[in-house]
Amino acid sequence: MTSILADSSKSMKTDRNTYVGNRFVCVKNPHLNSMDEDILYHLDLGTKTHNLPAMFGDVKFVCVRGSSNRMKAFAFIRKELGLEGSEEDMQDICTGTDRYCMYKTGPVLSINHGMGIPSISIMLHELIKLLYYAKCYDVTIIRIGTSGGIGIEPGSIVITDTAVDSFFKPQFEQIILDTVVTQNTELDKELAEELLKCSKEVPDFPTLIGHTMCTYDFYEGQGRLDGALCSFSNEKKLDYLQRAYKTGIRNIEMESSVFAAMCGLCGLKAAVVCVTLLNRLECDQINLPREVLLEYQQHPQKLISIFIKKRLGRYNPK
Ligand SMILES: O=P(O)(O)O[C@@H]1C[C@H](O)[C@@H](CO)O1
Ligand SMILES: O=c1cc[nH]c(=O)[nH]1
Repeated sequence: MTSILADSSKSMKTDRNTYVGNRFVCVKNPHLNSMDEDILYHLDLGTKTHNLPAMFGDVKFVCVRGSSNRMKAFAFIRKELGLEGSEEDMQDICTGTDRYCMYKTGPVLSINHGMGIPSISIMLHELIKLLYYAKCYDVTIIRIGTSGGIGIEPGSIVITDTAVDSFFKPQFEQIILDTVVTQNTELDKELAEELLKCSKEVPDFPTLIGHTMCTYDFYEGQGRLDGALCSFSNEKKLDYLQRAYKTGIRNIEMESSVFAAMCGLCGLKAAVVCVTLLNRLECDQINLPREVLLEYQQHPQKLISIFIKKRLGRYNPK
């Protein structure tokens, strides 16, 4: 297998710089120009069947979340923004497919991405093309998620500065044909700082900026001892997690690296904001009572709601 190694992050940086000053969402695929029609198969949308600029041209914020139910819960942003209609009125835009659900509330688009890198990657390819065909500009995209914390109090929010892989490297390795291509996984620093500032308005839970480790698996891949398979000791697990902590990693999840890489390459300002459900230095199982779990899942949502309202000039602190 050919390998384009970590140094290619330099060339990726060059790619990213191509978009400095260009406020439009970009795609990096010359083949799209010669296509008469583009069917966004997993979203059940298309360039001939739908007027994408009319449907999505005003989108300024995209919130992506794992599960469709949790994403529906974000519909509360409608009320927060003081827009017309009830939550029940919200129609799933992707009705013809059960892969992803999408809702739009004024300038806010919400879509779910399922679990793991392959699932979010498929969604992002089609979402980014959608934003491009819709001629969207100045778009901010945020992954609102859950994660396992390392050395921090459960319920805390981690705003990711850089996603790292299981070797603690700030990169995402994508296999393209038979080549390993390494992509940069830094997120927008200014956006992360802006979100941290917004967190001062919600002092009931700690919020910090840190590195996020993105893995391909929830169990052995995150150093858990409680999967169907486990090939290492508790000592090895703790040694690994403590080394991760020392490098600045504060949480673990399963989507941030490809999210950072793809959004960075396509001119989207991106952030990853995840609540931590447990402290992995203390346990592996998520045994929170249902109501606490639901409450924790609202932490990043509250923060993002304040951020969007501030950006839109609609924030009135109570
Ligand atoms: O959808 P969320 O943000 O909760 O995603 C994290 C990462 C994995 O997809 C999933 C594992 O439980 O949680
Ligand atoms: O420990 C956790 C919790 C949520 N999501 C993860 O990927 N890991």
